[in-house]
Amino acid sequence: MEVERLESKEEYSEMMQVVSSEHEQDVIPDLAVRNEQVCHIEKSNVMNRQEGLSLVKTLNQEQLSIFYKIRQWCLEKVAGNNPEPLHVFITGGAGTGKSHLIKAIQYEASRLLAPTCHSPDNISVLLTAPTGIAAYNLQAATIHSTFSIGTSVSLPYTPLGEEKLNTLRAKYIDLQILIIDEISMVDKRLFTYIHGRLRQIKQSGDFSPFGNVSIIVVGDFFQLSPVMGRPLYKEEVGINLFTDYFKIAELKTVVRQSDTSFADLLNRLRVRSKGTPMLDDDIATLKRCETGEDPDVLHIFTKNELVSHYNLKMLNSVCEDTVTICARDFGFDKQTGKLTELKGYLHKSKQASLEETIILGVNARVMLCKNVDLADGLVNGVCGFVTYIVRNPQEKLPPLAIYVKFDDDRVGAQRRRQTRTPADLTGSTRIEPEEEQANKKGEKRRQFPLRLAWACTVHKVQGVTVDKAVVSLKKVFTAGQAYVALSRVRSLEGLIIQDFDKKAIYCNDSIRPAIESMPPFIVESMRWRLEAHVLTLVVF
Ligand SMILES: Nc1ncnc2c1ncn2[C@@H]1O[C@H](COP(=O)(O)OP(=O)(O)OP(=O)(O)O)[C@@H](O)[C@H]1O
Repeated sequence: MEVERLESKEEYSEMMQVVSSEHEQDVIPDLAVRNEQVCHIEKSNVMNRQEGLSLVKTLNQEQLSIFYKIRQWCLEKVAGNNPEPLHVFITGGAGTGKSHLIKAIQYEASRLLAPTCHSPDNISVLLTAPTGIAAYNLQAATIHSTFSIGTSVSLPYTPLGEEKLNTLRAKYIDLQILIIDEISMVDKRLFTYIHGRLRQIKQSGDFSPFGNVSIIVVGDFFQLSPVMGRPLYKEEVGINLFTDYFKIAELKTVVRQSDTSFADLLNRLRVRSKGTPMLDDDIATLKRCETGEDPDVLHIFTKNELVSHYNLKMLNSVCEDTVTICARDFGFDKQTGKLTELKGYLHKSKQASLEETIILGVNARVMLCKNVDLADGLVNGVCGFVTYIVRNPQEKLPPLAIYVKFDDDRVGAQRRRQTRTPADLTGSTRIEPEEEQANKKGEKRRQFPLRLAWACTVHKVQGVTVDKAVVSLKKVFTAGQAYVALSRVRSLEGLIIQDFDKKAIYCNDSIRPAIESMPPFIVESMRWRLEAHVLTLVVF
C-alpha cells in the first residue's frame, strides 16, 4: 500500500517535471514542529576567527561576564580538571541580546573544546531551538530533528531504537555543551525527552541529568509559553529537571531599542501583573502610537482568524487575478484498505501544517508554513512575494508550481541553483506541493506549503526584530502575548498600535517567584574579577 502511494508520488513528480519544462517559456511559523525532510545544520563552528572575535567585541559587560564564566568552564575541561556539567539558564527581556550572546558562546566554546574531540569535524557544542524559524535565524538545528523526537511527545519516555541510537552516538560522541534557545516554548515533556535522549546517547548508566552533557538554555518566560504542555518553571511533585538543577544569569540591558525610555516602558510591560495599574505616562505613550494604518508594514494579530481576515482584504486589493488551490487528501478506502484520493477533506491533526485551501495571486505576500529544507533556509516562517504561478494544463487540477521571491536571498539559494528557472524569474524559488501525514491514522495531504502573510500571529514573530509593525491588541488570549508583539520594533516611531487595550498587557504572576528562587550563575562578588579578565581577553 505504502509502495503504491510512493510510486504514485514518483509518477506525479515525474509528470510535473515534464509538464513544467513544457511551460517554462510561458502568515507565521506554526509552532508544531515537524522533522521530516528537515536537514540538520550542525557545524562545530559556523564562524571563522575574525568573525568570532568581532562578535565577542560587540558584547556588553553583562553579556561578557556570562561569556567569560562559560569560557572558564571550557578551559577547565580542556585542562582535564573534569568540572561539573553546566546547567545555566540565560534570561532577560526581549532584545537584551540573549541570542546574540549564545552565538558568541557557541563560537568560543567550540573553538576551545576542539582539542578534546576525536576528530576536528566532530560536534562539541550544539545550538538548537524548538521551532524551524528560530533554528534558521540562529543557523541552528531543531530539537526534534537533532534528537529524532517525533511530533507526539508523550510520557512515559519512549527510548530510541538501537539503529537510530547508534547513528546519534556516532554523531554526538564529542558533544559536551547543548544550547537551547527560545526555552519558554519548550514544554516539560520535550525537556524530559532531551534528558532521555542524551542519557541514551552518552550511556551514562546513572540518573545524572542530560547524560552529563552541559546544558545552556536561553529565553524569557515572560514571552510566549509552549502551545501545548507545561512551561519548565512550573513546580510539580518529584524531580524538576529545570528548577532543581539550573542556575540563572539575567541580562538587564535592552539593546534592541536604543531609546532607553521605550526600553524601560517595555520592561515595565513585561512584568506587569494583571492587578497592577499601568502608569498614566505609559498609557499615554502607547496611545500616541495609535496613528492609524500602514498597508506596507507587517501586521501582527493575536489570532489566526484576524490574520486571515486581514490577508484576504489585502489579497483582494493587491492581486488582479487569484487562484484557489485545494489540497488533495488521501484516505484509506474502507473496502480495499488502500490510500485513495478523497472527494472531500480529511480531519487533519493540529500538528499538520498544510492548508485545506489557499487563495493566491501574483504579488501576494506569502510565508512558508512547513519546514521544507532547513539547510537551504526553506523553513516554516520565511516570507516573500509570489512572482509566478505555473498553471496546470488540466485546469481542474492545482497549479504545478509557484515561484516565490523570498525577502532573504539566502533562502532557497541551493534550490535555485539546482532548478532551471526562466530568465524573467531569476531570484525566485520554485515551490512545489509537499505531502505530509495529516493525522495519526497515516492519511495524507498534498498541498503547497504556503500561506498568505501580510499579517501573522504573535506566535510567529517571537525572536524577530523588525523596523516597523502594526500591532493589534484585539483578543489577546495569553500572558506575555501583548509584550512580545509590542517589543518587536526597534523604536516607538516604528510602532503603530490598533485596538489598544491596557488590560491586554499582562504577565503570568507565577514566573517571577519561580525564577527568583533559582540560584545565581554568577555570584556578585565574582563579577568584577570576571569583567577584568574579559577586558584582557578582548583587548589581547
Ligand atoms: N552587545 C550588543 N551590541 C550590539 N547589538 C546587539 C548586542 N546584543 C544584541 N544586539 C542586537 O540587538 C538585537 C536583539 O538581540 P537578540 O535578538 O539577541 O535579543 P534577544 O534577547 O534574543 O531578543 P528576544 O527575546 O526578543 O528573542 C539584534 O539585532 C542583535 O544583533
